[in-house]
Amino acid sequence: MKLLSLHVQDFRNLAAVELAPSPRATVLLGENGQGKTNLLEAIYFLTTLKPLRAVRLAELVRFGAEQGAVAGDFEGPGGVRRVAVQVAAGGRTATLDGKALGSGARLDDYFEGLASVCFSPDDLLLVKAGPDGRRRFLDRAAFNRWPAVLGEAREYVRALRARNAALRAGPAEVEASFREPLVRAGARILVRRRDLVAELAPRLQAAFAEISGPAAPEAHLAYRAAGGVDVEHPEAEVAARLAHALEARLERDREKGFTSAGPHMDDLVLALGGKGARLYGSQGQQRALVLALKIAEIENLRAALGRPPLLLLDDVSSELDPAKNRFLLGYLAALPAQAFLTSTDRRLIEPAAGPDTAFFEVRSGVVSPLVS
Ligand SMILES: Nc1ncnc2c1ncn2[C@@H]1O[C@H](COP(=O)(O)OP(=O)(O)OP(=O)(O)O)[C@@H](O)[C@H]1O
Repeated sequence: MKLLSLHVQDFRNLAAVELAPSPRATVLLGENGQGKTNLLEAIYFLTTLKPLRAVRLAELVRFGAEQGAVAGDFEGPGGVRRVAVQVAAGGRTATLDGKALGSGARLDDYFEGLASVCFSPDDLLLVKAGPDGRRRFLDRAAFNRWPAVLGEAREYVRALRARNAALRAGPAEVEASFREPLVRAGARILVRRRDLVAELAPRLQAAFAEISGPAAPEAHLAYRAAGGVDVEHPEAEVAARLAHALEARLERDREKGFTSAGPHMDDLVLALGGKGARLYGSQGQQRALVLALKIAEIENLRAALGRPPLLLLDDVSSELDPAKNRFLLGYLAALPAQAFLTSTDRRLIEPAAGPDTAFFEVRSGVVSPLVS
């Protein structure tokens, strides 16, 4: 699926942008704070219906405007489709070829071929920082792999909120009645994440070895479920084990007023040579692991979808050491993907540029083509 044209209105500081991207690399250059990331965020929002940064939807609307909008024409095997999303304080509405999702257009059709992977400097902390970021990575990657995860995750969050409220206030029967939907939705997510980790682990190992050389320790990826829930079973058994963990923690959870087992408490374990990379990896190794994890996701989607996802790289080159930057840009140059890259410094991106690279300047929310 190729993005042929992008239309952005009143999204962050972008008042009105019309852009015809390259089928390969589109480079957005500009000083700090001009709107480069906002443009990536617009594309990410359009293709995933989720904000890139954890924000309230109202923050996406340009100051002083009532609503923002992003639309794109995508060319795929079935022809050109227009996907569009409008956002206002009250929420977002998405359309496919003018038909609203839910009434006229199906979610699956909207996301058909729309996977996009973003890589930003924040991701470089994925190994080092707390489990929230790793869960977010897993959820976004699982959604890219299986778009139905969007609805499944919502169902889980709803069930979790309801059970937490019941833990705090309700009598025992009320809590029990909320536990069953939580277990069902939770087991679904556990199985999705388990399957995803199984797909990513060998790809991560291979990419890390390529980045770090033959002398480097072996990289491992594993899923760690809170409460010791063993996820290596069929879904019904995983659900039974999650239910058991919740039962065992009921008294404690009631005292604390929240559910202490389930996918919202789990973590992704990254190890090097059998030792936790978070505690024992050097800064360089941790960054190489993150790079390998992103490449693993891209390669996995490429294998599953039959083509690479849309890539959004937000100023990553300035944060990587020269060797890793060379590796990343070499990888990108060889990948038949459509990519958007931002930078304050054209020279950092130049090694990835080919004859069909399009350069744009972003200044105060205005995007203009640059003659190369
Ligand atoms: N809702 C909004 N309405 C208008 N402007 C906004 C809104 N949200 C953020 N901005 C502005 O967008 C600008 C930041 O844009 P962005 O994050 O895209 O910068 P950037 O070009 O990627 O810079 P850097 O190179 O520093 O990452 C800031 O000036 C901020 O005030």
